[in-house]
Amino acid sequence: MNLLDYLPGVPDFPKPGILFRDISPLLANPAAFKEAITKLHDLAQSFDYTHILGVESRGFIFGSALALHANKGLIIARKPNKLPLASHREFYGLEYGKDSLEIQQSTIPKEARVLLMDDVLATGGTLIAADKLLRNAGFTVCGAITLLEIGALNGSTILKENGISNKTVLVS
Ligand SMILES: O=P(O)(O)OC[C@H]1O[C@H](OP(=O)(O)OP(=O)(O)O)[C@H](O)[C@@H]1O
Ligand SMILES: Nc1ncnc2[nH]cnc12
Repeated sequence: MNLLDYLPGVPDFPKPGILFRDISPLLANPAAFKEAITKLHDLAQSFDYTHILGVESRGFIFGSALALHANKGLIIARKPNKLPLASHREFYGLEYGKDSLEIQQSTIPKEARVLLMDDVLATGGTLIAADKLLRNAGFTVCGAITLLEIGALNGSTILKENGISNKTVLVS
């Protein structure tokens, strides 16, 4: 099965010039979704982690499925003003805009060894912000895994330059 067949590119969404990879067909196909989680689990096994950090919102879908599959805890990084006990916020740019993420330090176990997880790696802005959030709050980050890297944007190299060890299932 070629998982890229289930991640079709939609031109000019959400802005002109962006080829947006839509995860909806993959999620709607149980065999494709299962294969995606199995492959993410294979990548995750090379990291010594206790918790997965899922980034709102698509990172929640894959992060929660992987956490259950791998028997790990799930931590969430949310878009602003969603977490009742938010303690840290980080602003960042991504392929098609700007945003910020928050975590709540008090509800994350102090000894957590966190593996960052997201569906798409484009510029790397989102995962770098997630990494900063956790490190600024005193947590250990093991690395990052993603389902799909947009190769032309060199996100993997940018993550490495920021000290984040990254593995991805697919590159397009
Ligand atoms: O590598 P980057 O350039 O940072 O881009 C990757 C991010 O962009 C998408 O999230 P988006 O902010 O669109 O939110 P969503 O998950 O709610 O759709 C995607 O799910 C990643 O989180
Ligand atoms: N090209 C893209 N497709 C889907 N999600 C994205 N997030 C950032 N860039 C993206």
